[in-house]
Amino acid sequence: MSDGLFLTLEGIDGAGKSSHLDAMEALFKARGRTVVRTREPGGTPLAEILRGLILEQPMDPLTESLLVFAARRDHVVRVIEPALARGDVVLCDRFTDATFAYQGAGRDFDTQVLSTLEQWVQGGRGAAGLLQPHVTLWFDLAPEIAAQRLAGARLPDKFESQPVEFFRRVAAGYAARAVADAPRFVRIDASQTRDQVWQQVETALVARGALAPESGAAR
Ligand SMILES: Nc1ncnc2c1ncn2[C@@H]1O[C@H](COP(=O)(O)OP(=O)(O)OP(=O)(O)O)[C@@H](O)[C@H]1O
Ligand SMILES: Cc1cn([C@H]2C[C@H](O)[C@@H](COP(=O)(O)O)O2)c(=O)[nH]c1=O
Repeated sequence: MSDGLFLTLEGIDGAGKSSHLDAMEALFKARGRTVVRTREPGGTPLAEILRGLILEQPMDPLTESLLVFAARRDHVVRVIEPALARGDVVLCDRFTDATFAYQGAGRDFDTQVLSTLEQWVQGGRGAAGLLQPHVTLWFDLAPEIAAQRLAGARLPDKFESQPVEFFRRVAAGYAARAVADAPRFVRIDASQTRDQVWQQVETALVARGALAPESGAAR
């Protein structure tokens, strides 16, 4: 088996995840790692087309969940699994925790159905079990502050246009996922300054063994 490292960033819209991707990529590259930087929904030509539909078109929660997992399947098979097999670092802006937070908690969609879809899309690996990130950095920020940060920053998409109550549910969904899989999650206090948030990110990566040369993170 390879020493690939699968690292995801999660949090409500505007929590500040993407602001640290360049520095994270540079950190790994400085240690000689090959970095595959990607995102969900998206990451392949097909998944990017589905992203456009998911972020712009109104649809019911089951349709939304099916499209999100269809995009994920293409992404997993074409990008994530091959990269991990090569031993690369996969730096992914959102993954399945977002589905449980947004579709499950935010839209109040059936999490049993989401778990089944998760098994279909991330399973089928025999003894290796479900494909899951080694480490998930959860940028935790009050929805009111996130909304302030996003105000005027860009044209809001379908999710960013949701009321603050929606993001309260999404944030609670992330908190529940973090409790359910505590060894994988690292909570980042995203209310701090950019520099302080970066310090937390770097400290978390060191603590999880993610920066050790050519090694997957300890779980
Ligand atoms: N620690 C911080 N303090 C204040 N503003 C910040 C901080 N981090 C990021 N920002 C600003 O907040 C906004 C949202 O940041 P960013 O795009 O990184 O969030 P995000 O979590 O990636 O959002 P989304 O998931 O919606 O794409 C940007 O305008 C960014 O410049
Ligand atoms: C993976 C995933 C994402 N979403 C939502 C969350 C965000 O509002 C958008 C993605 O936009 P970003 O600027 O790239 O963060 O999609 C979702 O609802 N369900 C998911 O599984």
